[in-house]
Amino acid sequence: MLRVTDKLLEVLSEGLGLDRKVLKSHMGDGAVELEMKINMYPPCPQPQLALGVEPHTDMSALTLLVSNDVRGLQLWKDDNWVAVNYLPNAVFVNIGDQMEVLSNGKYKSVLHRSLVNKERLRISWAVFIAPPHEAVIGPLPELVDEQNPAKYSTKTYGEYRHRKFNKIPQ
Ligand SMILES: O=C(O)CCC(=O)C(=O)O
Ligand SMILES: [Fe+2]
Repeated sequence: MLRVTDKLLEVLSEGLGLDRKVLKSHMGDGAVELEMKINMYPPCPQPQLALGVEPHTDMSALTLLVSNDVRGLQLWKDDNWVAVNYLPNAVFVNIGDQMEVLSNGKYKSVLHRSLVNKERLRISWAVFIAPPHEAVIGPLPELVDEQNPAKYSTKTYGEYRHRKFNKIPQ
């Protein structure tokens, strides 16, 4: 997971036109945190009346997601919920809130939700890749100038989490 994370951060830095090491260095360098959450969605007799996970964006910078072969994840794209296909042996990569902030909005934190299934149990394993709580996260200085003002405030990741959990505006 750490090797994949390093590679993704390098590619995403290059995508911003920056040196490969920039995103990692702003995420605490070697201190980047990986947090795993296992979601279990038992079969539901009336799946149209329930959601597995409410629509949300992840607080992390990136989320790596693996699931069993039951579909359920949906992304909000072009004003519609779009189902994510199950792909064997694939890891899904979601952009999270910290990446949107660091990139000053060039990468968008994806709104997503999960549905439940009438017949089958669904399990997903999410690994949230996040800066340490004390890391100060804001738009990368390399991306901000007079023509491109900062679109997000700068604060520690711990402060961001506190605000998001308590529904305080960022
Ligand atoms: O189960 C899924 O596919 C998504 C779960 C999720 O969005 C989350 O745990 O943050
Ligand atoms: Fe999520």
